[in-house]
Amino acid sequence: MAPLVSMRGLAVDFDGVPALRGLSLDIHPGEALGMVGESGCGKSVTWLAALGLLPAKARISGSVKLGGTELVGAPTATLEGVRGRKVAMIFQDPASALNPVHRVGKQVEEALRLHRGLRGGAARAEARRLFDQVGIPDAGRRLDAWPHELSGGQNQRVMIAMALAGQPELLVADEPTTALDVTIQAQILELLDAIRREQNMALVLISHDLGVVAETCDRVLVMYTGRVVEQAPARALFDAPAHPYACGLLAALPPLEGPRERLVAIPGQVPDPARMPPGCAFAPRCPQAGPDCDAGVPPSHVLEPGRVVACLRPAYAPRPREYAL
Ligand SMILES: Nc1ncnc2c1ncn2[C@@H]1O[C@H](COP(=O)(O)OP(=O)(O)OP(=O)(O)O)[C@@H](O)[C@H]1O
Repeated sequence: MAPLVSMRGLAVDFDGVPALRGLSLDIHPGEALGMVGESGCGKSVTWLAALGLLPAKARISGSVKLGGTELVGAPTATLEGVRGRKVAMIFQDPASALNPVHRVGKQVEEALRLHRGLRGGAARAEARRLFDQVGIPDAGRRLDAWPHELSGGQNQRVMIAMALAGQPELLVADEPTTALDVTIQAQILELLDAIRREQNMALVLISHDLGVVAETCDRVLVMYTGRVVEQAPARALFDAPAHPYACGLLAALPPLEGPRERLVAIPGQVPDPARMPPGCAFAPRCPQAGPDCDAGVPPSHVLEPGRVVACLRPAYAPRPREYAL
């Protein structure tokens, strides 16, 4: 199956300071991909760069192909045809993404006009169908609500309805549940997962929380200082992370069951992107680092099928293959 998105060596810097250092990935139709990592590791910049939404001072190189169309350096008209129609994004804080002076239904109708040319009664009927689809109760009445009259979870559902208005092939959800309380978080993740399955829409879920992506995604990229340090199937990563940074993220999660244990924070700070260590960027915080880790950026290697790790001393080694005698 041809990938929907194919990125090769995508790199971004701002005033000479690198934010993303050569990201390569494929996303297939209907796939759920998670991107995790601490604040500033380049998760959002990846998609803002792909969609041409970064300020002019950003220097972008590499390639992002969407269904064969190159997006890096593409004319504005090409990018406008992609944004909202082929690729939609939702963000962390629905309250600031919605316009406070327009009723929520009107905002969805506007997205329908822009992306699908629907107007009047047809736009209203489709907005109502979308509200039903995203689980907003009493959809007909709620179309006339103002953003401040709805809860955070309901406003995030409105944002998802707006994102679905253009019938995208890929939805990028950037920390979609971070501003919501825990029970609502789970409902929004279930909703995104259900829509992905119903519509065979690909989903990229950006989060700093490995637990959130492990629940929802097939595959996970763990990012650190603008690079992918581990890429693995979600379950495998959760059961046995290989990169010491992924191990640290997992150890920082509260256990779901059993006695409450002390959470283990990753020591130290993410390095300043303008003053990166000479070798592995994680080495100064890594319990397994040795002198060789400072010699150069560790190359990515395949640990086992589907699992790629950029580390000289991964914590997890694949089981030896069993050979039939
Ligand atoms: N407009 C900008 N101007 C200058 N630097 C920027 C800009 N946008 C992002 N950056 C820098 O790019 C780097 C990556 O940022 P990005 O927002 O992608 O991180 P992130 O992993 O999504 O983190 P967060 O969860 O905080 O959004 C950071 O060092 C950030 O400071």
